[in-house]
Amino acid sequence: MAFSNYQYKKNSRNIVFHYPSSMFPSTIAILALFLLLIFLYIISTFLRPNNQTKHPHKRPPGPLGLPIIGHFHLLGKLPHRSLYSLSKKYGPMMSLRLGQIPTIVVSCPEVAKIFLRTLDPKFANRPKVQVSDLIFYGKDMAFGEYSPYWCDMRKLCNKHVLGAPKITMFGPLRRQELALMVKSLQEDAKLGEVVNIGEKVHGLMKEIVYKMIFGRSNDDEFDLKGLVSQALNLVGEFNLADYVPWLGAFDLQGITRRTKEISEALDKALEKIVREHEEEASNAQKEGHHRDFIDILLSLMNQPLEDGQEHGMERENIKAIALDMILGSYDPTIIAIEWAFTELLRNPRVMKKLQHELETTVGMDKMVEEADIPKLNYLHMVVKEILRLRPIGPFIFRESLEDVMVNGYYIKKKTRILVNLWAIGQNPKIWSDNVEEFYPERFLNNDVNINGNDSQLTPFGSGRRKCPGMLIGLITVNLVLAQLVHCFNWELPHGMTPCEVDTSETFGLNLSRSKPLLVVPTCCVLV
Ligand code: HEM
Repeated sequence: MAFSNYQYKKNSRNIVFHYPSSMFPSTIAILALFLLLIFLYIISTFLRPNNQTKHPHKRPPGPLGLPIIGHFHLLGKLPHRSLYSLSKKYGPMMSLRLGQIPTIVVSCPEVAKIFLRTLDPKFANRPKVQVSDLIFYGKDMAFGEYSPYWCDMRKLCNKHVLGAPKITMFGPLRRQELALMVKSLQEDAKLGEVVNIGEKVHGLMKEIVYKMIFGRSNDDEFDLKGLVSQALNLVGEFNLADYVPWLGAFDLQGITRRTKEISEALDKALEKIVREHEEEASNAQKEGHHRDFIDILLSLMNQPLEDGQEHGMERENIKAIALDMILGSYDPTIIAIEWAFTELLRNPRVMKKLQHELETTVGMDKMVEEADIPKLNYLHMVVKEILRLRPIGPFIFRESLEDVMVNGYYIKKKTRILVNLWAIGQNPKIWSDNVEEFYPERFLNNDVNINGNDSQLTPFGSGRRKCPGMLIGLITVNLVLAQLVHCFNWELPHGMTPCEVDTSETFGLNLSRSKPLLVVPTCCVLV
C-alpha cells in the first residue's frame, strides 16, 4: 500500500489516484485560478534565482515539464506503465515535478535498495496529505511524519497488535468467517449460479477486518462502515493544496469543510465504540482478555513508558490507529486474492497443479487449516508470483527528510520518492524474458523472500516504513486462496475461454481489477 493522493471511488472499494486529465473540476473558478497560477509562476520564475546556481549539484535526468502542472500530463491513465516507459529513456532514477512537488521515480532494485534500505532514515517520511490531520487526528502511523511519536506508535503496534501471537488469536475468526463464505458458495454451486468472486471476498473481508478491529461489523446507532469509507474518500480526493500548499488556506474545493463534518461524525462513532469497550472491560473485570484491536490498544493506555519511549498510547491514538488498520488491511488483501484468482483462471495448468498440491497435502475430506499453510510450497510460489506480476500498491511513496546525494545526484529536502514496484517486477534482467507470463515455477530455484530484504521483490515495502501487517496479510491471502481452490472447481461462465478473461487495471493507491471477475463454482471437497 502506498500513501499519497488517492480516492475511494464512490460506491466502490477502490482508491483511485487522480491526475490532471480527470482531476480539475471544470468550473470557472478553477479556470481563473489556473490562469492566476500561470501568471504567478511566470513572475516567480523571473524573480527566482537559478536553482542550479544555488545548488551546484546535478538533478537526476527527466523530461521537460509544463508550468504549474509539471509532469502530471505524462502520467496517463496507468502511471506505473507510463513511468516505466519513460524510465527506459531517462534511466532508473528520473526527475519529475508534480505541481510544485519535486519528485524522483525509481525503477530498478539497485536504486530502490539505496532509498528504502541504505539511506532509509533519510527517506522515511510520507508525503503530506492535508486532510489526513483532520481525519486521523494527526496521530496515525500510515500518513504520519517520521518522528519520535511515529517510532513509539510503530513499536507498540509491532509488539502488541500485529505480532505473531495476535495473528494466532484471530485465527478462529478467520476460520469461522471463511467457513460461512464456503457455505454460501456451496449453495451457489448447487444452483449453478454465476458468482462475482471479488464481491464474495469483499463481504468476507468486511466481516474479518471490522470484527478484528472493533469486535463488530457495524454499529446500531452509526453507519460505521459508511462513515469510514466517506472519510477515506476525502483523504483520497484530489486536493490542490497537496500540490500547491499555499492554496490550502482558501479551501477552494471545500474539502476541508467536508472533512471536518465527516471527521466529527466519525469521531462520535469511534468514541462510542471505545467507551463501550472500556465499560465492558471494567464490568466484566476481564483484564488480560482481549477481544479485538480496540481492547488491545486500550490495555496499552496508562502503561509506564519503556526505555527510550517518549509517547504512550492515548485515546486519540487508538482511534487513529484503528482507522490505519482498516485502510491498510482491507483493500490490499481483497485485491491480491482477486488478481490471484484471475491468473489461476487464465492459467488452468497452474490451477490444476495447485489443486493437486492441496489434494495430496490436505486431503479431499477436509477444509484447509492455517496449520497446513507452511506445507504448501507451490501455493507460496503462486502468491509470490502474483505479487511480482501485479504488485498491489504499484508505487511505494516516501519523502526525503533532508538534502541528500544519491549516486552523484542532488535530492533536496521534501522531494517525493516513488518506487515503481510494477516496473521492477517487469525487468527481464531479473525475471528473464517471460516477465509477462504468470509462471510460479520461476521461484523454484530462486529463494527470493518478500519480507523487504530482497529489493527485486518488495510488495510490502522495505525499511522502517515497511508494512506492519505483512504477516496477517500473507496468512489471509494464502488461506482464502487455498480454501477456494481446494473446496471448488471453477469454470468461466457463458463458454468463455481462459484467454478471454479480462485483465484491465484501475490505477489507484492499489492496482485493482477494472471489471468484476465472474465464475461458476462446483463443489469438490466433501465437508
Ligand atoms: C496483501 C496485503 C498487503 C499488502 C500488499 C500491503 C502493502 C503495503 C505497502 C507496500 C506499504 C508501504 C510500505 C513502505 O512504505 O515501505 C504498507 C504500509 C502499511 N500497511 Fe500494509 N499491506 C498489506 C496488508 C496490510 C494489513 C493486513 C495491515 C494491517 C492489519 C496493513 C497495515 C499497513 C500500515 C498501517 C502501513 C503504514 C506503515 C507506516 O507507514 O509505518 N497492511 N503496506
